[in-house]
Amino acid sequence: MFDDNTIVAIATANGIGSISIVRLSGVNALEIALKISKKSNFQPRLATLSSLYSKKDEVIDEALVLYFKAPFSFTGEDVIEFQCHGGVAIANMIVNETINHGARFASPGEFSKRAFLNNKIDLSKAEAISKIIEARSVDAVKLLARQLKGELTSFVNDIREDLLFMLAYTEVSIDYAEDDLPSDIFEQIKNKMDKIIVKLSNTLDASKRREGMIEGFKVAIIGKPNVGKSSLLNKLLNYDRAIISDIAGTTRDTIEESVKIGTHIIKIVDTAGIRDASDVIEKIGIEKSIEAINEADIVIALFDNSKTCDSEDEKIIDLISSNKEKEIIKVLNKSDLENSFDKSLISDFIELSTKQDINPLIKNIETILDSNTHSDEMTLVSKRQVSSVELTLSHIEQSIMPLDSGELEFFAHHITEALENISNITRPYENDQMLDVMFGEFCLGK
Ligand SMILES: Nc1nc2c(c(=O)[nH]1)N(C=O)[C@@H](CNc1ccc(C(=O)N[C@@H](CCC(=O)O)C(=O)O)cc1)CN2
Ligand SMILES: Nc1nc2c(ncn2[C@@H]2O[C@H](COP(=O)(O)OP(=O)(O)OP(=O)(O)O)[C@@H](O)[C@H]2O)c(=O)[nH]1
Ligand SMILES: [Mg+2]
Repeated sequence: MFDDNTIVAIATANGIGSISIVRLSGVNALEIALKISKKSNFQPRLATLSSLYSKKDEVIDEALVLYFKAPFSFTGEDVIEFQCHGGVAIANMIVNETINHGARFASPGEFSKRAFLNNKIDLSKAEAISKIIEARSVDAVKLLARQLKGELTSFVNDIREDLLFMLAYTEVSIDYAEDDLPSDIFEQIKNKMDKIIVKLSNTLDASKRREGMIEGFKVAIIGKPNVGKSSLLNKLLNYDRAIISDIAGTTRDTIEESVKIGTHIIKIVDTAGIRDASDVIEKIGIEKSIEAINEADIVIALFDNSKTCDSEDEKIIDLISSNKEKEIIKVLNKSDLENSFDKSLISDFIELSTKQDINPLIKNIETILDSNTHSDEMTLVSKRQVSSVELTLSHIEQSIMPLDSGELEFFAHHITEALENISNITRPYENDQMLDVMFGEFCLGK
């Protein structure tokens, strides 16, 4: 499973910058660096300015060389960093030189994978590293930095400890007579169990609410044709992105754009107006609108305040009132014109005009996003983590009945499963395949 080749990659972004870093990790890292630099030694953790040479003895660059001696490095192996002049040419020449001396290209995530296998980081930290690079908002970085520092690791360890306590109970109660056990052991277990269930459920809830934090929350604008959805999109973006016209059915496909609201980066989706259309293309557009609602964290339902509410508006009202999971913001647009919409049909709406000020709506969106993000609750940051917690919770719930009825083998079975599932977040028991999938998603050089 584990190969001990020395691996190499450019760790910095591909492009023009003042410095690039080439990272080398493995048993031959030092030897290769010494050959390229013609030095006799590097002192660990000291930056050494050094010329680097090609096999033909041509100077490649004047670079800083850093040596991290195993096991005190990011990967736990000998690591060399060449901090060279920027751009892609020099860094690639250095990479080629290390390959000439026996290194091989690292695959995406391979440095982090080695760090994991050498017990330098657990999976939750590896995931935080991979996501923090892609994070697009301050809030997302803050959340991931907490995970990088080990918050999720401790969360998992606490739960593991409780589950191990429960397993130990089943072991001793098989070996010892009931009288020898503490009289309140059953209550203790019940108590721990209740607490874990609350803890895991809260974490799942909080994580669902914050799902959009890393990739950006999605806000979908829906409504019947011609109510001003594209006008609202343009106004939120502050430029004319979508075509606007007084012809119903102008927008036929969904349009997605990013914009910053407060400290949040969100994706706004403008949709085709929802109505009973006969046109094939328009029908597809409408299906996509419904899909956009399903994928959104927040739905802005738009109505035309200058018209009376018709059956098409009622369809939208039905659609949103049957959806209890999403945050829905109801907006009566075109309020600059004479108001004709029957307001008793909807509650908690915002009246505005895309021709005027839409700040009340922006504030409303910001408040929802703030409440979804600002809190100290433990948050999971990947589908992998969420499904591990869901499975853990399910097994703990399934262990209650056998515990009550004294079927301790069944109880122990479910607790063991719960233990395995919660451990998947940090350090899985059997892991080969999962590790390949997970680290394969990393960017190169990590
Ligand atoms: N130049 C450079 N900057 C970088 C990194 C890097 O690898 N190189 N990092 C890469 O992600 C991040 C920093 N993370 C790191 C984590 C651990 C170790 C490390 O050498 N750990 C050793 C020694 C610890 C110590 O001396 O305190 C260890 O854990 O044993 C290095 C970087 C961000 N900045
Ligand atoms: N008076 C007034 N007109 C508006 C307002 N918002 C949009 N309009 C007009 O309403 C018409 C339709 O606007 P769009 O933004 O294209 O509407 P839409 O909901 O995207 O329409 P479809 O893409 O066809 O579903 C255009 O003529 C806009 O100028 C508003 O607040 N007040
Ligand atoms: Mg439109």
